[in-house]
Amino acid sequence: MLEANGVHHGYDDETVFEGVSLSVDPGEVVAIIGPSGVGKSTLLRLLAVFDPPDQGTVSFEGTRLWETTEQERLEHRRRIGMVFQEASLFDATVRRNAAYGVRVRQSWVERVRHEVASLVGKENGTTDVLEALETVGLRRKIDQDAQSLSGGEAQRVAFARALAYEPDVLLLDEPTSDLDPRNTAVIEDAVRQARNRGIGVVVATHDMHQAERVADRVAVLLANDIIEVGATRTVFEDPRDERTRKFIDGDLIY
Ligand SMILES: Nc1ncnc2c1ncn2[C@@H]1O[C@H](COP(=O)(O)OP(=O)(O)OP(=O)(O)O)[C@@H](O)[C@H]1O
Repeated sequence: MLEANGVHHGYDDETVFEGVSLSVDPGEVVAIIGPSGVGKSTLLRLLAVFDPPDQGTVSFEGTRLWETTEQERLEHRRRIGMVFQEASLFDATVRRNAAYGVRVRQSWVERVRHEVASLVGKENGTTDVLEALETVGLRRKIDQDAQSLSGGEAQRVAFARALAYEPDVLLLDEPTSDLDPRNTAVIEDAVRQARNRGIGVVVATHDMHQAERVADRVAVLLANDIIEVGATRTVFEDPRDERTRKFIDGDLIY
């Protein structure tokens, strides 16, 4: 569904990766693992259509996104949700924060209708928003000010926002890097639920155990390239590339 093909990318004179290819299909979770600074976030930004690759293509259902009109690119971009490493919530209730993505996706007519309904108290949030908050276990906090949430809760609201948006593809950049085991488990469970609803998920993580727990396929990004991509079990138990084994065993100095 979403695919990077032979992409090169760098900043100024520094090459981050060359000739990298990665795809995600509906209802699968793909993990990108690799050491810090190797380019996991950069690859996600290319898949999110934030930045064009220096070379190569990024396609959504076969359409090469940087060869279309800006309008067409925006339409495709709207079907992709992204959760960044740090939750960026604004000063409003949990409900309004979680609903933000839905508003972005709606037409202005739908937006006005929902705004009016919520102002006259006839609506506590769309079903999507309620469901998304339920999925991350925060429905009971719907009226709490987002600024008063704990870090873990804030990250869960950011995740709910991405879910409520009903994306076809969800891109997650280190979604649990600062979270305790309980919050991590909630997010990982929400990832599985997203997959079960047919969403294609790409998660960048330096936590190999997380990749092992949630991913159907794993891509190993090392030294400017994806050196190996395959079924999670195969990559962890019988990797093709010796560097993958060393990386997984913690023996690769990078
Ligand atoms: N906007 C930018 N300008 C210049 N260099 C950048 C920029 N963004 C990233 N880089 C560099 O590109 C390289 C890859 O960074 P990136 O954030 O993609 O890695 P990462 O694998 O996601 O790292 P981490 O796991 O620490 O988040 C790094 O050397 C980084 O310093």
